[in-house]
Amino acid sequence: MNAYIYAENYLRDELLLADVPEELAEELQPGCQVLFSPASNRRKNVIAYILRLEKSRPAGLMADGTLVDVLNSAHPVLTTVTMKLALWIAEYYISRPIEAINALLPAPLKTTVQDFVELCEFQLQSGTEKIVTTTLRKKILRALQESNKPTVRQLERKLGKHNLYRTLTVMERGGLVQLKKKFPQSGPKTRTAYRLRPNLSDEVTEPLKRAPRQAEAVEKMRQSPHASLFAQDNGIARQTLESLVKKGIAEKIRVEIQSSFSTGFTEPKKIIEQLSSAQHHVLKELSDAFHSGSFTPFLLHGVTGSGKTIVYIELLKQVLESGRNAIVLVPEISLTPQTASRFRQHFGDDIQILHSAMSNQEKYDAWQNLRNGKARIALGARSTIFAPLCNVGAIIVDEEHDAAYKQDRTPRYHGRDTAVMRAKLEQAICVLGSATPSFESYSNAEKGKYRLLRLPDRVDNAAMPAMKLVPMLENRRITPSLSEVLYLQIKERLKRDEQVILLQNRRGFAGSVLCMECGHITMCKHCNVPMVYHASSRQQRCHYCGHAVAFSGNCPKCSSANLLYKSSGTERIAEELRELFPEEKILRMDVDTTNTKGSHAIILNAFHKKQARILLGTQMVAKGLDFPDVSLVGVLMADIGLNIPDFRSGERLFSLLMQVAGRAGRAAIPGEVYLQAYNTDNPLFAHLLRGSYEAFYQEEMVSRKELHYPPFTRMVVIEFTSPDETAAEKAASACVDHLRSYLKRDSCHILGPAPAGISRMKGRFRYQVLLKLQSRPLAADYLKHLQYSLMNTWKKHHLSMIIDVDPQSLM
Ligand SMILES: Nc1ncnc2c1ncn2[C@@H]1O[C@H](COP(=O)(O)OP(=O)(O)OP(=O)(O)O)[C@@H](O)[C@H]1O
Ligand SMILES: [Zn+2]
Repeated sequence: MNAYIYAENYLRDELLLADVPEELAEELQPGCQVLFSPASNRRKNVIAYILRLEKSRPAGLMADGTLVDVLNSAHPVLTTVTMKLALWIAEYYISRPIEAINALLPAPLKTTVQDFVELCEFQLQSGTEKIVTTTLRKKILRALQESNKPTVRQLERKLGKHNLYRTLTVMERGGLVQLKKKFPQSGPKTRTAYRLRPNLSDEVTEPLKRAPRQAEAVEKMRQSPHASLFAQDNGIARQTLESLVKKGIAEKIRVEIQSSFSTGFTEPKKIIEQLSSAQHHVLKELSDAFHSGSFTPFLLHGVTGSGKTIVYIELLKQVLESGRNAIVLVPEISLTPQTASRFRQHFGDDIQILHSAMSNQEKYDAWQNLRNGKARIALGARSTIFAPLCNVGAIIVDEEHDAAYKQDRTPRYHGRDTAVMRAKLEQAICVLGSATPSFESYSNAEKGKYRLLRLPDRVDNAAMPAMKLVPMLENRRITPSLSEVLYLQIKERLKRDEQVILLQNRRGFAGSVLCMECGHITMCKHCNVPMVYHASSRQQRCHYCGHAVAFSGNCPKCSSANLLYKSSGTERIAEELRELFPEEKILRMDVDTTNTKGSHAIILNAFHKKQARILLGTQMVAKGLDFPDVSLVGVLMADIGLNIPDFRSGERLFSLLMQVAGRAGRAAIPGEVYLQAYNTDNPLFAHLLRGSYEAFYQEEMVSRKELHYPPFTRMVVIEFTSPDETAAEKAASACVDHLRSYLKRDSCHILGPAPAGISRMKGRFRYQVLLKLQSRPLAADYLKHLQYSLMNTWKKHHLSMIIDVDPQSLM
């Protein structure tokens, strides 16, 4: 038998061919995680993954090594679909297949150090002779009886034998031992439970007739599938159970509990009596497509507060009912605890929430839960798209426009696009939902690639919030950050005991220069993106094309020296608010106040319980929050963000403002939004005030087309970094030369090399080459080849070349 595999730590990119020893052959399937012993270094085993198995080997082909063992109890860690998905990622995002596979699997699955062997408590006595047939198996059994729960490595050392996994797997299947991963930091969590003592006679329980609660508890324990009860569950008080222990009827035991993630945010379950007719219509379309059983991608464009979540939930109920499984992606769990908790309320243990703050043990348990079908919905951030579920029938991408879906290290996959691809492989439906769809998705819907569904109105007759623009140049200011108009509005809401959300857009301060007098921002005349200030050379530069102009320290339009190019934090604004409203508690939510576990939920809980009426924060306050008493949203510098040197800055800002505005007036109290801004005549605001996503989209698309930006082209950024600036620049130039001769001029624009927005990072100089491709004539193989050869040429200068396909940020 021969196996084609992708192996860890292997510089070569292509498939390796491995010999499979006979005794191993019957254990293996495609997708299995194995140990591979390379011919070049027999003593070193590396983890590898089987792509396919073949009986015979092509004539004249040498094997690259031998498979020596099989991990994860010989259960494939990659399904047919996730393996295909990995290969698609490697091809599309131009990375190595093993890198893609590694991105697919959670870290705890890729280490063997924590593999333990345990004797089973209840061994199937009769089968023992059939399984313990060899001296090795006898030795293992004896060793396990002597030392409890050794790691596989310890066992191997003790017996002086390598590669015991296969044998242990066979013994595990025979019910003799168990292979487990256990991570030290957080052992399995346990809870006290109560169970009936074994062999109770009726005489003991008879007198309980006079203690109805205790009798009820005994009955419930008898009926419980685990024959035990936790205190408080099923309405049984701890006291009742303790009395039973005293009487000798029940006993206390420790029970392992599933570690399930909680965001710490709780709200009472809201019963939604009936879907609106618009919600019904959308649900019907989705459900029909789902039942048709073929791949259908949807874009659900539903305004803020239109009730998208409950539509997802109703759809997933049908998916589970029909025996299929589902994946739900959210941009970031800690930022959207409300969404996660609503899904949890509906699906309980059927849903597995995945979160980056989980411990290794929790991650591993969660993965196994999904792998063996204990949980049937996976909900989490972008990597949840790789959940090891089989038979996925629906994939939902909530807030599909969010940039957090793009992975910022290799492989640089986009969670949303990967979701569409997985749905295709699964023959599932895929729902991309947003109040402000990404232009990529909206244009795909226009082209008919996605089916467009709309929820144009808020539920329960709630009105969309009224938007007002506050031109900062004409309005009296009461503090450096706050206009009198907005101040009066806040005061008014507090008087009515309503709530206020204030946003300071911090992502906007990305190195560009804004004039505080006239609002001017210097743009590149070639690329129409803001220029970035470089202090070292006192220049402003376009980091798309490299065009540079001198920076005088004064506004080129009105000569004012009152320029803003340093960050202006929420902390200072909070101080101003405290002076204006000394009686009020001000909640601040930004990176500084949310850097500890659970702190985010604490802030939101406080706001939810109305322990505070003003919530001030960065982008974080714009996402998904659903609080009925918020009647005012204020944005302190609404035009900050226009100056981000990125062709998507308009799209991003529009969506941010629309989203934050959408937090106001979601229930009975109508909402109002005040946007303080300098550049009030930017057309973006006119569209925003009319609440017209569509008009804004159409207008932006005109300039996208003219300047050959996505979605009209596909963009690829190639970044060169090195501690030696010349090396980075020269390698980038060499790359441009290569590409120019390789690519046809009319199919592609090549820009640069230019210094990156942040031209030096961690002691490395950064240069970028930007490709705008008409279609995608760029073969992954060609680019990978170029990558190896350039990195090799500049090896002494520690050059690295990073390829980013469909980049989301060009910093
Ligand atoms: N049919 C309905 N009847 C009454 N209330 C509803 C109905 N559908 C949804 N809601 C409620 O309306 C509110 C808004 O719904 P939801 O949070 O799902 O909006 P959304 O579309 O996700 O908005 P956003 O894009 O702003 O996050 C929620 O409080 C939800 O419980
Ligand atoms: Zn330029």
